[in-house]
Amino acid sequence: MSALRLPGKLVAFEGPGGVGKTTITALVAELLGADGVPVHATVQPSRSPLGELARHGTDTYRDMALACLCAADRHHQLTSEILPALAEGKIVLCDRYAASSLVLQGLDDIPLDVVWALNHDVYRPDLVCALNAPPADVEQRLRARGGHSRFERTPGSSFRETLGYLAAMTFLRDQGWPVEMIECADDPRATAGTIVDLIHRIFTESPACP
Ligand SMILES: Nc1ncnc2c1ncn2[C@@H]1O[C@H](COP(=O)(O)OP(=O)(O)OP(=O)(O)O)[C@@H](O)[C@H]1O
Ligand SMILES: Cc1cn([C@H]2C[C@H](O)[C@@H](COP(=O)(O)O)O2)c(=O)[nH]c1=O
Repeated sequence: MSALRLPGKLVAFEGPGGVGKTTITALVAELLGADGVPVHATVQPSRSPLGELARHGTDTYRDMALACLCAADRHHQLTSEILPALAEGKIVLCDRYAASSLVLQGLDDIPLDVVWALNHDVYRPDLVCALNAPPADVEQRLRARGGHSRFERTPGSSFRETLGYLAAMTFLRDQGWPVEMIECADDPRATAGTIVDLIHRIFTESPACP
């Protein structure tokens, strides 16, 4: 699957829990939509039964079981939802993608090469937006909002995840994935605007990926 490039563009939003992935994905979708760009916004784990099992099951499923569940959901969602949208020429905005597995399953002590192998040949995004913010700020927001998962409910998760994403981004760059570090502003609209400018610039300058 990895050699195949489709007319649409896949943009992944990654970063520690609470950094603002969901907020910013929604704002970018809104802004691109207002520019008349055909957008499909989605999330991982997916909204399928398999995805919901992973999303709400982090207390029950751990280690290799959770790693396999998340990878299976990603492969299925690519086939059933993401690749068809890319084939139609849409910009697909994905709240979490493979880096989330490298980091979160890494926190369950699954070696990076094992997680990468489970994600074998997943579609390479056209852009990975690695959202970053001071971990102390993210931790504070997370505690105010409440953790969504076993990972986020563990004190100090923002610090561990921040380091994990920095390492994952280095790894993904080495695999040829296009990663942009995005320092999140206090106002998520400002960050979304920066990303929309980036998307217009990158995709207008190189409309087709080899
Ligand atoms: N730039 C920002 N500055 C301040 N607060 C923000 C910012 N972005 C998002 N928030 C707030 O922080 C909280 C977490 O945001 P959000 O749910 O978008 O993060 P997330 O990265 O998707 O989290 P998770 O990984 O848990 O799904 C929300 O209450 C949101 O309103
Ligand atoms: C994509 C992905 C997700 N998870 C887990 C972690 C959380 O429980 C949910 C995501 O929920 P959130 O609202 O986005 O925080 O799924 C995982 O363990 N591995 C993954 O690759």
